Amino acid sequence: MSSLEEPLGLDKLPSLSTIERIRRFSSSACRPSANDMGMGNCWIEGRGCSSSNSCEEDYEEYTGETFSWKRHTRDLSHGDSFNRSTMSLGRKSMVCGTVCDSWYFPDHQYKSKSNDKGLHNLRNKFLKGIPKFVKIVEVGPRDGLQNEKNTVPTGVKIELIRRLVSSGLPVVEATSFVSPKWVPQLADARDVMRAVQSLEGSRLPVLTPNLKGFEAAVAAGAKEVAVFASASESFSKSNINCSIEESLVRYRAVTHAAKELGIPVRGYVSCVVGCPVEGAISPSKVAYVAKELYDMGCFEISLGDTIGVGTPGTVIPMLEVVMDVVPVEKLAVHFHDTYGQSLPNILVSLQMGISTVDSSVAGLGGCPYAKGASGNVATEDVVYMLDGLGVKTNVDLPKLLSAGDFISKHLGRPSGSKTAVALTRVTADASKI
Ligand SMILES: CC(C)(COP(=O)([O-])OP(=O)([O-])OC[C@H]1O[C@@H](n2cnc3c(N)ncnc32)[C@H](O)[C@@H]1OP(=O)([O-])[O-])[C@@H](O)C(=O)NCCC(=O)NCCSC(=O)C[C@@](C)(O)CC(=O)[O-]
Repeated sequence: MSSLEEPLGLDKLPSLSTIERIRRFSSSACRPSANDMGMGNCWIEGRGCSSSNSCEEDYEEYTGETFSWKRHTRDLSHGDSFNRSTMSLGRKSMVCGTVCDSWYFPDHQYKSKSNDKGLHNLRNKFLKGIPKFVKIVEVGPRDGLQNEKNTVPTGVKIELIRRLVSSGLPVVEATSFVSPKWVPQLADARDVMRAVQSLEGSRLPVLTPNLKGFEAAVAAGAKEVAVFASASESFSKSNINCSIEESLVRYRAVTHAAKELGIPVRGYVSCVVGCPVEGAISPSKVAYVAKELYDMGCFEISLGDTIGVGTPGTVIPMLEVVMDVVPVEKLAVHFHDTYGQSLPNILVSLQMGISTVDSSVAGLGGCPYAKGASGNVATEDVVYMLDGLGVKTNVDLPKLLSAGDFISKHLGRPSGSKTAVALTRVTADASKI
């Protein structure tokens, strides 16, 4: 049994047909909302939140709800396998009653709330401080694709971005205006940006390593950019061919130019836990670079574990030191999943008050200048975990899965998201019925 199946209890349900299993996970979209049930309130969106972004006081309310990822009847237009299988399930569900009721099987719903008072108190204790809303910054089209050996056609990149935007992701990093000699995969940045600039619903930042990149990005229609420094001297040299201090001088020029045009600049710090050349990186180096970027005007600082070596044991002390110099609400975390530590690292980051998480659809990713760096944490897995915690993201998981399916098929390999693999298996089983 895979650990992914465990919380869903699939293996413990020998008498349950697959279609019934699917219904157990059915969505807030298809099951009656609290409004439909005459409660005058709806799940998450309608709850009475306090002004803080902490779940503490609302936790009971969240976890009392059924797990809600699947919106079987939505967005069936793309014709990919994920939506085809959910569509056939949707038809079968009709025989059970009305569209909504057919998905609502009180006996078979997964509930994350335990009635055990002791357990409930423990949950409040350990998940105290988790934000109510997490902003996911999707980096798949940029960080995800930059390392791909074979050139991904511009049209595929554009379609991927379009699908990601339509899944409700608030930020989709579209591409990089870097030297095509250094990152040939993103040599079509101008064409990609021009094609997506008018998409509505998501912010579409792009990476800019210098003024040349910034100017090209703005000319192509970018309305938000990101600069990327490193906490490791060696990585700075290999990634952007300059020292940390030289990079900060360049980024001051970029943030200055951006300010004149009213363009927001995000700042990345890479190698926040370890560097492929230097090994462990001290938190004080990370804090130094993060503060420099913040002071020069970056509205948000994303802390990147570029080679994915961090564990909660190294991430917590790093965050503690950085939080002393940059306000926690201005920080984001960016984990690569080399050692499978991304989700625990994200969880502790949330517990420490961070509410912005970078991730990449289908777990795409890796840095061409960081040997051994694997894919980013998969967005689908992050959304699944946050959904389970009752944390709002506004992301429509089926649409996100469809975007992941689209790009994985194009790349000719299975998705790097465990959630996508598990759910595709469930829907494939069901379609055989
Ligand atoms: C920074 C440079 C440009 C320095 O590259 P360089 O070779 O030192 O720069 P240069 O000024 O000598 O220029 C060399 C050539 O590049 C051109 N050039 C110069 N700038 C640009 C530009 N913006 N756009 C297009 N072309 C550019 C420039 O015009 C010239 O062209 P030539 O005269 O030879 O024909 C190069 O090293 C570079 O592009 N590096 C980017 C590498 C990269 O994208 N790495 C992946 C980023 S991922 C990351 O950093 C981690 C992150 C953010 O994901 C977080 C995490 O995972 O932890």
